[in-house]
Amino acid sequence: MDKLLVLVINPGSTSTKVAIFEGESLIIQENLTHSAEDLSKYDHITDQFDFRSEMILSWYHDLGYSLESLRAVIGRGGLLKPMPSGIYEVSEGMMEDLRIGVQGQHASNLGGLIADMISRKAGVKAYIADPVAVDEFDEVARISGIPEIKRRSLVHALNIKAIAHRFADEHKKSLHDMNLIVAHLGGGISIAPMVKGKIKDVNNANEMGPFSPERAGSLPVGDIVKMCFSGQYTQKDMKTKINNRGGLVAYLGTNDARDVLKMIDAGDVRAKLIFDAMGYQIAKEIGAMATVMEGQVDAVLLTGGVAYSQYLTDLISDHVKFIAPVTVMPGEDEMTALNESALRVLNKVEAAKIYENEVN
Ligand SMILES: Nc1ncnc2c1ncn2[C@@H]1O[C@H](COP(=O)(O)OP(=O)(O)O)[C@@H](O)[C@H]1O
Ligand SMILES: CCCC(=O)OP(=O)(O)O
Repeated sequence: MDKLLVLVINPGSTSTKVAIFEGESLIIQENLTHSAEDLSKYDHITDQFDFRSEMILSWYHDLGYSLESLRAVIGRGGLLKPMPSGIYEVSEGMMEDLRIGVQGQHASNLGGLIADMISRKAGVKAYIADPVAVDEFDEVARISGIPEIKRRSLVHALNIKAIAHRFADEHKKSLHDMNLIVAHLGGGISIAPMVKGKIKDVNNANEMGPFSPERAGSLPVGDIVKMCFSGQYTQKDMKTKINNRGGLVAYLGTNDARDVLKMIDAGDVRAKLIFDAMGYQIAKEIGAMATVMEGQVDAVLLTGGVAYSQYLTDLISDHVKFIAPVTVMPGEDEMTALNESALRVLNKVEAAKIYENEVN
């Protein structure tokens, strides 16, 4: 059987996006959604391995495809050790770090693990590209204010790089000649100053910056210390409050920005205040990142699912357009970006990096 297809796997907090490509053409893409109830059965992300793998394999087989048709499998990379941007072969050392979650637990840790399992069945190689652990920080960006704690580069690198490349191509410019601020507005929010193609700083969607549909963002630390030692909450409770049940969902009971927009349309004043506050915090973070490039910003790009809301993008734009022109590029290019990465390796345009050679 001809090996023609690339299978792309992108596990997120509430769904696993899957796609099959033949060359550059998308054959089919699907969002396999997981209810909060289904996922609540699992203590750790890696415990979801069988559940998500079985869903992907049944989806693939139900479409009538055979694993023998695959040329490669590529997954979204996870919270690995800080590493350079690029395409990586899934290796034993990488899988060990994904299982441990060396920089934390996140659904994307399953991308490389599931890609590896399916690739072995298909007798081909597995890859990841531009994982959330991509680290291009200047040293000055790592200092936190407490020597025991470092600021870390955890970022929606895959979509941010893909969107920035698309913007540069559309303007017939090289990304290496541009200074951009890219704001990925999804379930988590990353606001990244991209200086000549490199992500020099970022808020870290899981711990700092604006609050988002399901993350708390930066918090007054004194109050957090009090809550941690109040005896009312376990460590797991606090992590859940900050990472999965913070932001819009904490105030309004939904992490779906579309529901919040409906509440606002229905005249809900509190929903408007909270949504406006999210926009205000996003704009403030964009302003802060403009200082990284001393105000020499060519464009501000707004991307991710929440950027479909013109109400929000107008609000942000009104606050930041004095910095640079704002372009809205809603949604994400992650599945296409992953497929293009696999093709670059398969077509020998680029060699896949080896994780163990690139990290400390
Ligand atoms: N048309 C829309 N208008 C406003 N928000 C939207 C729209 N479509 C999706 N969203 C919101 O985008 C968020 C998810 O964004 P996405 O980029 O898919 O997330 P992630 O970065 O977590 O993969 C959700 O809060 C969802 O409600
Ligand atoms: C640290 C960035 C990864 C992230 O937050 O991804 P999701 O928005 O897909 O959960």
